[in-house]
Amino acid sequence: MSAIYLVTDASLCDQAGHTLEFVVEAALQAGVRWIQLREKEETTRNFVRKAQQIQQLTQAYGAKLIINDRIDVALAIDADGVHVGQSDMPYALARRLVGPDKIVGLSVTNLAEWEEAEAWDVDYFGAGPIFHTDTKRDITPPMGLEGLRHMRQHSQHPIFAIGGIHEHNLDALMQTGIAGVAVVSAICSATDPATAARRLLHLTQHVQSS
Ligand SMILES: Cc1ncc(COP(=O)(O)OP(=O)(O)O)c(N)n1
Ligand SMILES: Cc1ncsc1CCOP(=O)(O)O
Ligand SMILES: [Mg+2]
Repeated sequence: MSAIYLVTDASLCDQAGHTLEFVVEAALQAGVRWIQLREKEETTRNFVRKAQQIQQLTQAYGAKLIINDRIDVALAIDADGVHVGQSDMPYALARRLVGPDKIVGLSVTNLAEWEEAEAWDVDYFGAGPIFHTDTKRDITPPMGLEGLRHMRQHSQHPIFAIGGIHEHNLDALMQTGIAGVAVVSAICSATDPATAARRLLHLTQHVQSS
């Protein structure tokens, strides 16, 4: 499974002159196999419609479609899973709602949150922000590489790092042995999202973990 996880931001795509569908398909063509649809401003009706359109693409490429925050939308379209954070539906309730066969990802922003959740049956942790990012507004202080390394060494679960991740810092992150990295602006804001995704994927390969 690809180590790059695209988390979408429709307004960043728009600012770069792309539609959301174009960016998602470009990432899929490049080999990305994890897509999270993250819509903070859409009406429920539009979110569902968009999710169904994106699902046609993810299914065509054999990729996972994860819905951000909205368990109702994920259930309505039978998505592959949901991603919840510390201010969203509590993890145990999200799991109960979607059932054992769906993917549930949980954000952890510091080691205390990770310690609390480590014994839970999460499918993966989204750990971050690792570095500074302008993409998300309501953000906690960066966890940094050391926090990520500690988590990786003591966690039984796959970890996707997120926050401020671009070509120049990807190698150091992958060397910690994490499952992969989740990116927003590195692909959504790229002039050529397919090339950006291909370069990121290339950098995740042949990394020696420490
Ligand atoms: C893979 C991944 N990791 C972390 C997040 C952040 O989730 P959350 O803290 O709930 O913030 P929002 O994305 O909902 O603003 C994520 N979405 N994906
Ligand atoms: C959704 C989210 N959660 C923690 S940081 C972040 C935004 C990451 O965006 P970028 O990859 O552009 O830094
Ligand atoms: Mg959330």
